[in-house]
Amino acid sequence: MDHYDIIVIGSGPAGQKAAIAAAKLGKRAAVVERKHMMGGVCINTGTIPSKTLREAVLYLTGLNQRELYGQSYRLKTDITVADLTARTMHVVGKEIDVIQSQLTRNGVATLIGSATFTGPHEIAIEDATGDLKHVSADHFVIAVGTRPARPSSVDFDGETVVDSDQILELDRVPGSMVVVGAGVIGIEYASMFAALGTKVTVIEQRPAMLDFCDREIIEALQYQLRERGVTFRFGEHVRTVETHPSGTLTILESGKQIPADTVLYSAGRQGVSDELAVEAAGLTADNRGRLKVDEHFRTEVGHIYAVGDIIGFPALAATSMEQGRRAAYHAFGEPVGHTSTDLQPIGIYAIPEISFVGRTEDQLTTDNIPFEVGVARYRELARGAIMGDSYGLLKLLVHAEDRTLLGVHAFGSNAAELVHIGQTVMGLGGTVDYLVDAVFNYPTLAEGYKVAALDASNKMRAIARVRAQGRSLDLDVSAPVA
Ligand SMILES: Cc1cc2nc3c(=O)[nH]c(=O)nc-3n(C[C@H](O)[C@H](O)[C@H](O)COP(=O)(O)OP(=O)(O)OC[C@H]3O[C@@H](n4cnc5c(N)ncnc54)[C@H](O)[C@@H]3O)c2cc1C
Ligand SMILES: NC(=O)c1ccc[n+]([C@@H]2O[C@H](COP(=O)([O-])OP(=O)(O)OC[C@H]3O[C@@H](n4cnc5c(N)ncnc54)[C@H](O)[C@@H]3O)[C@@H](O)[C@H]2O)c1
Repeated sequence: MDHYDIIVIGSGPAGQKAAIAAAKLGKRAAVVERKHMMGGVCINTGTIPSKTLREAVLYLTGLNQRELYGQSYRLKTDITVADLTARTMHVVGKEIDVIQSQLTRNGVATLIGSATFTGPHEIAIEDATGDLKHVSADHFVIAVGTRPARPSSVDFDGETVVDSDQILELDRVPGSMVVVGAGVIGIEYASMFAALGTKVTVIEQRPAMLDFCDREIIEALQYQLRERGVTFRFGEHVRTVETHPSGTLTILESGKQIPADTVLYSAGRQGVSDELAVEAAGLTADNRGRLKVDEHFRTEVGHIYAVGDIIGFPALAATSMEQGRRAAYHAFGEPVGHTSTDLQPIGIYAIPEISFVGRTEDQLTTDNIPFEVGVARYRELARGAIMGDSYGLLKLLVHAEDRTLLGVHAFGSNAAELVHIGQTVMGLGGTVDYLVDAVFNYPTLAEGYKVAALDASNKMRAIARVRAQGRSLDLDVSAPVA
């Protein structure tokens, strides 16, 4: 039986980085992955295809150019699925190549098949022909990710009622679509299909969507999506979805029935620990298939680590990669620097996109932390006008006393890139004054940082003036009359 220093199960962002980090430490590392899934959900069905599809939609519909060239501007009319998937397949293929080559040149063995634990130090790998191979290791990293949640009350047929894995295989752009769940996946796909001209209805059981984001920005996003014909039904629970020869019916608990050509069911994901027989290694998963870990990503069985989506929140590609690296370093006693989970950025690739780092106005208010808001609107930035983005905004939340940055919230073009400037300032403990005094390239969206910082500091100065004037009046009143 082959023996490794470390075996990583799953080749998504978490698994890749764990395996490469171990190899860089001179360890004998292997990654187990199923045929046709190299790169994980991230490359094959999740992040990369969805973000590439979004680029294709923006390019072909010409949506981002319409402020400049008029509302009827389109690069192509009658956009087909083939137009969209050509770009997706190209990018996915390239990314798989990059991962395979990185693993090979770092000497990481790839073991193709499905792994199941047969003991705490041993797994069996079943390949596509049913052959079994047993391998053992000193350490394991479980990075098996998630699959879409599929309730039995929904009749998934892969054609008209689909989950987020299957949506990439639609054979046409539907005329109408119901999106169940206004989570990140639901809103990203609702944005793309609405941009393609599909009549989208979003159904969400909670009273609002994406409630971890800035409220003003979510209102702005909802406005933009409504402008593109999206209907929102909040506080509505989907009971069942039926398929009929002429289309689908989504039945709500409230009794409403919503017809549509296609239903995208994007109401959460489920960890795939069940397929791994984790009990054989002495582990137990929760009711959503997730594994519990400590701050070093160790499970309750000391030599087995778990990273990425299988451990739950925040379940992002970027955090998964970092968890993988940290787990491998910890396994081999390599020191790792401190990272603050408070400074992990969130990027939501809706159309328009949203990104933020740090806290929201609501959180600061709940915690009684006094803050000032500085806003830069893209329509007042020369770069915003050049790009044809008049709706974007950058918002800084600044501590009213020590003037540090507490949160950065961006909406509009390049929001997910722009947020990293604020993240860096926050990470280095910088204040709003750094941004006031800094000189930014012009014309850029980054200049928005200076504009927003000036806005916040002007408001803070106005408050200081009121206080100062109050004091001088007090002095005048108490002064002895000559
Ligand atoms: C539609 C969609 C869009 C997304 N967009 C973004 C985004 O824009 N930004 C972002 O940061 N995140 C995004 N995410 C989330 C991101 O894709 C995940 O956080 C990330 O892929 C998790 O990485 P992972 O390493 O945990 O595992 P995954 O990428 O889920 O990969 C796990 C791998 O493990 C393999 N595996 C499972 N069980 C076994 C087994 N028993 N044996 C062998 N192999 C096994 C699977 O085949 C799979 O390849 C998106 C997700 C979805 C679904
Ligand atoms: N840009 C990004 O970073 C990005 C993009 C896509 C996905 N992801 C990750 O993928 C994961 C899964 O995303 P998701 O959107 O599927 O899950 P989610 O759990 O975030 O959202 C699911 C939504 O569906 C709603 N819902 C559940 N059952 C319902 C029902 N019967 N009727 C109506 N509404 C219902 C829930 O209230 C919830 O708001 C997330 O962890 C997310 O972080 C990240």
